[in-house]
Amino acid sequence: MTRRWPVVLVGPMGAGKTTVARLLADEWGVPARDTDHDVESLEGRSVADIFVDSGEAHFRELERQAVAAALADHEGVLALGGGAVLDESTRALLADHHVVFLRVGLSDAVKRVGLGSSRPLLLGNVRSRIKTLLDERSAIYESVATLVVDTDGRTPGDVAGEIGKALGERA
Ligand SMILES: Nc1ncnc2c1ncn2[C@@H]1O[C@H](COP(=O)(O)OP(=O)(O)OP(=O)(O)O)[C@@H](O)[C@H]1O
Ligand SMILES: O=C(O)C1=C[C@@H](O)[C@@H](O)[C@H](O)C1
Ligand SMILES: [Mg+2]
Repeated sequence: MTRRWPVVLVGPMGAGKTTVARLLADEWGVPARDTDHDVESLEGRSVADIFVDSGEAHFRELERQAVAAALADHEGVLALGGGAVLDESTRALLADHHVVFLRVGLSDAVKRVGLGSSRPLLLGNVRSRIKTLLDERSAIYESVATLVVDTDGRTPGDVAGEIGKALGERA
């Protein structure tokens, strides 16, 4: 049976998971949580620093644990890191939840993430890195989603509003 909480947001970098999670949580009067932030506070260092100092595989293990903990006890809206769905055990846990895939196309994603270096997987040519990640992952996001919401050309408020309408009575 689908659990009421947490309602989970997935999607690539720049989809707006962190931003929309906060808006939706405010709308519903519940807390928002973000697994990237959970990993950072547990470790006392940024995601970028974990990638550089300990490697992606170590980050993925920390992320897997953070996601499992949040899925077990967060009564609110949960934004996952963009790559969290790559883990098979995470995908299995998601089967019990409302999972919203925030879909974004290449050009809006590039505009939103900008050229900052806080996203380690985008170092180098941001556009080409995002294209590769979208090509590799779109089918995975779709496979775990119970609702898909297009975000291109829309404000975070519009996106949160659509999710609120779709899930308001079910969440
Ligand atoms: N629908 C939108 N329209 C325009 N800008 C947006 C939209 N959603 C988010 N943004 C902006 O895009 C940037 C990235 O958004 P956000 O950090 O929420 O993405 P994310 O999906 O959490 O990415 P990551 O996987 O890297 O954590 C932020 O500056 C945010 O304000
Ligand atoms: O898409 C990804 O693999 C990532 C997305 C971010 O949320 C962070 O979890 C990290 O930068 C990796
Ligand atoms: Mg985020």
